[in-house]
Amino acid sequence: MKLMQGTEEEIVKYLLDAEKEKREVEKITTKNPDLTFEQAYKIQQKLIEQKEQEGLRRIGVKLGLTSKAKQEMMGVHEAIYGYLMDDMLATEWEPVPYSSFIHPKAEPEIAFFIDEDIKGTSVTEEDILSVTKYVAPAIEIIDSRYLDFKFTLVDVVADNCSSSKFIVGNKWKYPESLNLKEIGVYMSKNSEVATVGTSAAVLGNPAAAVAWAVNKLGETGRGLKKGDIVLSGAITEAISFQAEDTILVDFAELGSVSFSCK
Ligand SMILES: O=C(O)C/C=C/C(=O)C(=O)O
Repeated sequence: MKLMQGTEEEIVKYLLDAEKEKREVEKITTKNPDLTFEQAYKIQQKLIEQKEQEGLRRIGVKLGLTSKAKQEMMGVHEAIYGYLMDDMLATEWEPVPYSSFIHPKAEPEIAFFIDEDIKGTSVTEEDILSVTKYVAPAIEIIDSRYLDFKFTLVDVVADNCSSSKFIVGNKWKYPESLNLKEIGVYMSKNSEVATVGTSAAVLGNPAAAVAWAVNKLGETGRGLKKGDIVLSGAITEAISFQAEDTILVDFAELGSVSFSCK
């Protein structure tokens, strides 16, 4: 399909400028209604390469739309993936400036720490568990560059799946010490419970979601590398927050993680 709005490079610049300038933009399918999934991943790839040229480093992968609830909401049957860059990692002890966002939302996720390269197209959740050193509680902050957080699946893929920041808790556990399918979680804002869920919401088991991502990456000869962090996808719906808010996510057995916004 020929792009109506410009070249892939122009779309990358359009999305990166919106991210840098913290402003919402019209979704790219408005001018490119026939944009395909393959083209959207190609644009995402170029966007990540551009970030690398600007000095950032890939540190892992994130999954999106892994929960049935979120897939149904979007009318899709497939998850999506994007990349985590080193400037996305925020810490629990340093408030995150609200000025670094457009209209952020927080999601509770389980992070996987990968200890061996893994690649292929028939990778199973058992394979994932065998290369995972630790799992940890995490919060992903998503911040779509699109107006009102509204987009189609191809728009969000091109926009690196709304990736913005993430925070990992300091309690890391061996995956074999937990039943990853049944970890209850709640997320609170300013000490009031906002969402509750269980890890089974993520494709039945967050390890299955990571396997899905590896198989998808495998279709184009890519995979995960030793040292990668993988965010396995939101367990509950995302919640909006503002400056001065504190978000806390508490997982049964896995512990908690929080951040404050200033
Ligand atoms: O909802 C979005 O903006 C797309 C990203 C989704 C996720 O990160 C997720 O579902 O975990």
